[in-house]
Amino acid sequence: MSEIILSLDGVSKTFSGKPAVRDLSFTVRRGEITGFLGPNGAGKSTSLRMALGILTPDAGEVSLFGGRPRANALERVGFLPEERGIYRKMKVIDVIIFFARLKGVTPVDARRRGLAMLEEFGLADVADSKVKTLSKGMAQKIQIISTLIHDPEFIILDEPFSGLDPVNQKALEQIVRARAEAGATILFSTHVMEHAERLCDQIVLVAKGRKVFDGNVEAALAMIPRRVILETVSEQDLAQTFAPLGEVVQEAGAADGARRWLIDLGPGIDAQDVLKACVDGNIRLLRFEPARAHLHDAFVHLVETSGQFSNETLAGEAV
Ligand SMILES: Nc1ncnc2c1ncn2[C@@H]1O[C@H](COP(=O)(O)OP(=O)(O)OP(=O)(O)O)[C@@H](O)[C@H]1O
Repeated sequence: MSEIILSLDGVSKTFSGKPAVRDLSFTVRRGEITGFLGPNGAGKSTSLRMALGILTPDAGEVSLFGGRPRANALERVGFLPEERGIYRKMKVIDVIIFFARLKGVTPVDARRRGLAMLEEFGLADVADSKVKTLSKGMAQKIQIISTLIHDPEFIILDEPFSGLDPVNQKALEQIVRARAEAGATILFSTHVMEHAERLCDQIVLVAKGRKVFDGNVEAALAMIPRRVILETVSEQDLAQTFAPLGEVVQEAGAADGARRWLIDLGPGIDAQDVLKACVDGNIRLLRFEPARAHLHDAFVHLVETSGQFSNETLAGEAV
């Protein structure tokens, strides 16, 4: 097992009597990419601030590199806060050099690395522009460069994808992956599941300040019922036939003279059992499709079954 870089153990934080984080425990291991997921207001930013010692927990323990999060530990971290803000009147390259100098990089190295990273991010031509002339997405990329400029061994990014267009989101995914391959440990928060599904070794899901899942993407997907989509060449009601296999829903949209069924498979049932039931029952099929589960579905399922949200809340919040 690789070294634990960060651990939160029973951490809680309340603001004006309102709990933001409740009894939260999780660990981040060296070299892994961990996604910290949850709907708006779930307590992600508060937890990340406590991980870095910016906020002090009301209860519980935080350990960063094996000790309390002190200033010397923070030199080894690159943190992108959720509140974006860089000095608007400065030149882009000077902002980057400024942040690099704060983390102990020499002026010569800071300039060299800054120019190289601007190139990598497709921003070489704005090196001498004032920050205030940049678009929001470009400014965010400058902030990401400033976070990574000292080549930190632990990178913590709070909602790094928000505010970026799809092309730049993809570019950032590649940058995150490349940093991880180069040996960095990465923890990022998001409420967009696709990024987590593509990137993460581990995910920690929180809702209303509490952890509702901790494990890898495969384990999260295994928590949701697998689904088979069927279209049958029959107007016959087959709900009873399929009932022993799981939860059956009939859906509109099938061609005339056909019916479409969604079967959320019960425990121990797999798609082959559904196919066998169709063959045994002499049911003619137009379509048979075991549906691929996505982390989004697991997220909705896990948060719903944690009993802390209504469907309406989630529909507006997830992805
Ligand atoms: N400094 C603060 N003072 C008072 N309440 C706060 C403070 N910071 C956070 N909160 C509250 O704590 C709860 C959790 O907020 P937090 O920003 O940690 O959630 P989040 O998961 O990062 O949400 P989002 O995805 O919307 O950024 C919210 O109800 C928020 O209003």
